[in-house]
Amino acid sequence: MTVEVKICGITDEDAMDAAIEAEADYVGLVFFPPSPRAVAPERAAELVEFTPGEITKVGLFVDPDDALLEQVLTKVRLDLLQLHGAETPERIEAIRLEYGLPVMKVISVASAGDLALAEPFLAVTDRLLFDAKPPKGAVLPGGNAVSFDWSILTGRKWGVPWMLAGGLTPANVAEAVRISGATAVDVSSGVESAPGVKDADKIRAFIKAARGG
Ligand SMILES: O=C(O)c1ccccc1NCC(=O)[C@H](O)[C@H](O)COP(=O)(O)O
Repeated sequence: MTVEVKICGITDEDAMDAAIEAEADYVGLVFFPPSPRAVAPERAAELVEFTPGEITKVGLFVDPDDALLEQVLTKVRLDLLQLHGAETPERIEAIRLEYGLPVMKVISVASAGDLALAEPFLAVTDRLLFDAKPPKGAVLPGGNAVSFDWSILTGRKWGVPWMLAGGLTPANVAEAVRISGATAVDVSSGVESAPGVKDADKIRAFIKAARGG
């Protein structure tokens, strides 16, 4: 089975072009100002303007209020909302209803017990993203280049599609897919040369490795 790939935190045309040319399935744009990968809505609109329709454009938000969602969604053509904060199932239902876009809820995982945190969301989210819990004191709730034990996902079924994230790199993604059984993976730090600076060669290498070289 082909593994789907999301390249998250794109901030410039070089990275977007590399993701498109290497046939990424998803590209992610961060709408969380403290992040070194954050983009203003106007910039995000420019970046997605010529992105092929078959690539899913993902907006990453952390506990967004309606004002932010409106500000972004009136300007940027997005296909999927990644919710990376402490959003409740009720808030997710309200966002889906109000904005008519599918949602991918992020579940932060440090150990097997954290997987149960996904259960309340199964009825309201279109997808799940299992990401590593941020280290103590981290400023960002994701994008920290931290991994978790992929084997806790082995054989698990969720009833909705899911992605694996957290500390993936061109060197470890094939192993992560093999162990976890993921059919979709998400990367940010692992394809950067510095926080917020994507590296086109690493993007190409990651996508190739995720799909078995
Ligand atoms: O990337 C950020 O700056 C960020 C900020 C706030 C919430 C989430 C953020 N990133 C999430 C991701 O890029 C991915 O979904 C995932 O966490 C993978 O990150 P990484 O470990 O850097 O590959």
